[in-house]
Amino acid sequence: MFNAAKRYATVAIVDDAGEHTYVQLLQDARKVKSALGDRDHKGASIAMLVPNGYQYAAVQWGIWAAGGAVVPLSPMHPDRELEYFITNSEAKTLVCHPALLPNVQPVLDRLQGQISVVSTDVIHDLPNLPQADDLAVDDEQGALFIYTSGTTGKPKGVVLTHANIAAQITDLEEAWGWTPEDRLLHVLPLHHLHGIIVALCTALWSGATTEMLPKFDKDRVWNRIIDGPQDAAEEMPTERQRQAYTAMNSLRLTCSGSAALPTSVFRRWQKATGQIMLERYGMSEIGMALSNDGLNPQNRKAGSVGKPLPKVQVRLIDAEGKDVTETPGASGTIQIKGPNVFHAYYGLPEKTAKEFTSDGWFITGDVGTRDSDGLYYIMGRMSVDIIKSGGFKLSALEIERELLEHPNIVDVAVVGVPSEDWGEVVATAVTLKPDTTLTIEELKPWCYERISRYKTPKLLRIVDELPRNLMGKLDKKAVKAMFA
Ligand SMILES: Nc1ncnc2c1ncn2[C@@H]1O[C@H](COP(=O)(O)OP(=O)(O)OP(=O)(O)O)[C@@H](O)[C@H]1O
Repeated sequence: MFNAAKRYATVAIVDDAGEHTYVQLLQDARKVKSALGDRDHKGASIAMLVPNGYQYAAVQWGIWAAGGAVVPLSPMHPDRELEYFITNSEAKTLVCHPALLPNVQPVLDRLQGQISVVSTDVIHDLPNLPQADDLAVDDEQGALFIYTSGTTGKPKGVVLTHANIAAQITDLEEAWGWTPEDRLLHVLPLHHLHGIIVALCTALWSGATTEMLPKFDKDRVWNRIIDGPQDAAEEMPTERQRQAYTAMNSLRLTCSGSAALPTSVFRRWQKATGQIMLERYGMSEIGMALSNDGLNPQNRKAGSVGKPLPKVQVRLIDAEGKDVTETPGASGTIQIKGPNVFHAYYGLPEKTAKEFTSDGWFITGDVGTRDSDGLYYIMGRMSVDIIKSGGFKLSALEIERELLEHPNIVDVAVVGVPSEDWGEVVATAVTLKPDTTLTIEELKPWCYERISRYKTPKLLRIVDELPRNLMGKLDKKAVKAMFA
């Protein structure tokens, strides 16, 4: 990372405070390293709570330069969760922005002196140091903790090494064609894989410029894209839709991931922006594994997550343990091998071992299929999205995709509910457009024209809001509970 940065004398990050060059970023990383005591932290966990912006990158690099593994905390986390991440990762040091200190103060009080705090003020308080280019990392050392969303259990600390991160980044650099000419608009949370690695770190590695907004703000994003960097208008009146189309159409790449991209959204996006959205598949443990064509948009296919990235091996294993990767349409659990695959769940050697096959493949827990063109499709998580009904194995994601085409439905979750006759029956919870209604008697015939009868929901709940976690992912356990 540092070696890549040394090549660029350009702007690395633009945030509300202004422009920051790569040279300054290396200088400021050096200051954070020195504030951490300049001793070698050698893989020790160091937590950071810093808002989205330039200082985030400077602190991340400072911790790496000090030999530490970054435990990124988010201003979105309530203090009990901050405490869980700090204690679970055994972090003894926290780098904190003064404005966010109140978020973590109750935790510091409870931990009573077990954790020392370094303020991000060191970045402007300390003078530039003469030798700022002596930064290096050990490839095989733990670099980053990513806590899983906890949708399938208590969050686990996925530890990625510098080598894992480098493999993930260089794959994306090649497959999506990153260059120093790229300019990334960054609006994602910075405690998850996409925001940290796929977006920020890949951009920095490639010498691109990253514009960071403090958080996702729909109006600010549209204004920025339509008006360019200088001018940010207050409102987007409807007549700007044409301008929006033109501006969005000039972006080099728009991509979607972390959950299934509904076909209806794929189509609406293309209509509104002219962009063919790239959908990719990955997870904390492996980075990105499957991606639609990063260079030729015409090859991207709605509903598919594309093909393996250059360094990633993917296979599909069916219920009998047979490799069905080469059998078009056959479904199997997705298994992954490659230098991108994580090191361990922190402090959980047995859990880590259980997630790998005896021949070293990581078992993702997701089920997928592959077509005769080699494109992969995600059916969902084995634990919650694969519904076993009347001898069929159904994909909740496929049914959700169809239901989202219904004119009254805004948001949808499909789950399997235990049934004596069928094993499980398909049940769906939906939110509706204002002033519309829907009954199961109306939904069924609508479905029969589009999907098989056995995929058609037998149970329907109308709700005001679907249960989602901090990352906006559906909490399927809570959806299931609605039908208990
Ligand atoms: N394009 C996609 N289509 C469908 N599902 C996707 C896609 N991309 C990612 N996913 C889902 O997201 C999961 C990865 O999410 P992440 O690593 O952020 O945490 P999590 O798996 O939600 O957390 P936990 O392990 O605690 O449940 C994948 O295993 C897959 O189920």
